[in-house]
Amino acid sequence: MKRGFLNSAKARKQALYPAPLPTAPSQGSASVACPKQQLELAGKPHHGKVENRELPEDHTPSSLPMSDSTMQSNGVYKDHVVKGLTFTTIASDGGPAADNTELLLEAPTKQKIVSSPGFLKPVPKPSDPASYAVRSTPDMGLGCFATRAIEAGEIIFAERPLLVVPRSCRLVNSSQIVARYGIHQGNLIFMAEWEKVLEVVVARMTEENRTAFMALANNHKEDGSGPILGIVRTNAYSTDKFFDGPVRLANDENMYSSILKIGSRINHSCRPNVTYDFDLASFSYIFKAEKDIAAGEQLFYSYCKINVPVSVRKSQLAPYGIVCKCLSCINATPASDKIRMEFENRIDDTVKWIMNPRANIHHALKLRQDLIDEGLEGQRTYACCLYAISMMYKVMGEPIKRQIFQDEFNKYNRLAKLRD
Ligand SMILES: C[S@@+](CC[C@H](N)C(=O)[O-])C[C@H]1O[C@@H](n2cnc3c(N)ncnc32)[C@H](O)[C@@H]1O
Repeated sequence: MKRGFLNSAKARKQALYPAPLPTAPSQGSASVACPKQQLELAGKPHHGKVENRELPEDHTPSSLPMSDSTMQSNGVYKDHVVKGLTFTTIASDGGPAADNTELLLEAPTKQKIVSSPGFLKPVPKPSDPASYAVRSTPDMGLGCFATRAIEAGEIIFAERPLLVVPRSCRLVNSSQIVARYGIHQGNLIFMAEWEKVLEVVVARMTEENRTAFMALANNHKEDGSGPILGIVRTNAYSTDKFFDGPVRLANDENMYSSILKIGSRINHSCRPNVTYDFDLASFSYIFKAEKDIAAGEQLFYSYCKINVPVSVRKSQLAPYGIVCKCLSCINATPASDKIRMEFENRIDDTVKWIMNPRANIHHALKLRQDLIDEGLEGQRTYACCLYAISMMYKVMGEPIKRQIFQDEFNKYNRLAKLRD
């Protein structure tokens, strides 16, 4: 899961609503000048245990009232626009209220979403019977488990998000806040002010969805995040199917965070067996098996990059309070780090190997085994490797072996194509 808040240059310029500011910095305040570096630091929310979480005494929290009178007869609140950002709801006519999504979006982004082709299709249905359940795990809180065997590529479930909010907060005068209060307290103020905004989004939810949202895990209880921001930071998914402006920015600051009722219960592993696509037309996240999953196995998605060494994965997971104990982390070696760092570039090798099968079949079989050992069967390289092996056996006149790898290729190629 990708998460990021408060780190947007644009966010620092753009106000959602004016945070009350002291008129002038007091004598001897922590910082009078505001160098760029300080601003960037100030834009990163705290994580871990933050000892001093007191807001400055002279800071008055903002309030953003929401009137019940804006509710329509179908129980959905009317759009509520504040300084270019729209509090809005996606609800299908006659569809279940549990499928409603509450959003806080830039107005043109909302327009892009609702005018996209086919919008708003029903949420895709997984094959029967249901294949997952949310249950307790011994060491990860709740998790999702397969209740029957699931085939690679199968849709496990699809759902609309409960809530969608900007990945970066949009507050006014953050540089002045930092200038007056310093980075540490400035950050606490940003987090408190953003919480006020999120309160409005959550207040607009149906009671059922709000209950589900507030029951989600919160791993940010000691860093100054409010209860809603904590849940958002713990559970957010992203998508590149919609973002503010014409292009996705390099550090993702114009993207959005989605919180899901079921998807947000999926725990992390560096050996994922689940992947997701976001489908704009149905405005839903579609979760698919990335490999064959046996009944009773836990479903895992990777919150960090999987093509990096264990040390990098560890640092990427630290802000989420996760020390990953998957087999790939526990048994990591320089050799397994190398496999992770190189596997995406080895597709070219698989193509070359087909030209000279007898000399290269052992390379292809070794690559396949390396990917299995690292739990990376869902990756494109795995499908390419299976294709190369089946072609090599064909050229080598070994039809039975060829068929075995062809069948496996068909399964994983279907999956690789699904991910395009
Ligand atoms: C998105 S939630 C996942 C569902 C969560 N376990 C629950 O009870 O709702 C993310 C949180 O689950 C826990 N978690 C996820 N993967 C984990 C892992 N591999 N090891 C330990 N904890 C994990 C962490 O507390 C993390 O912040």
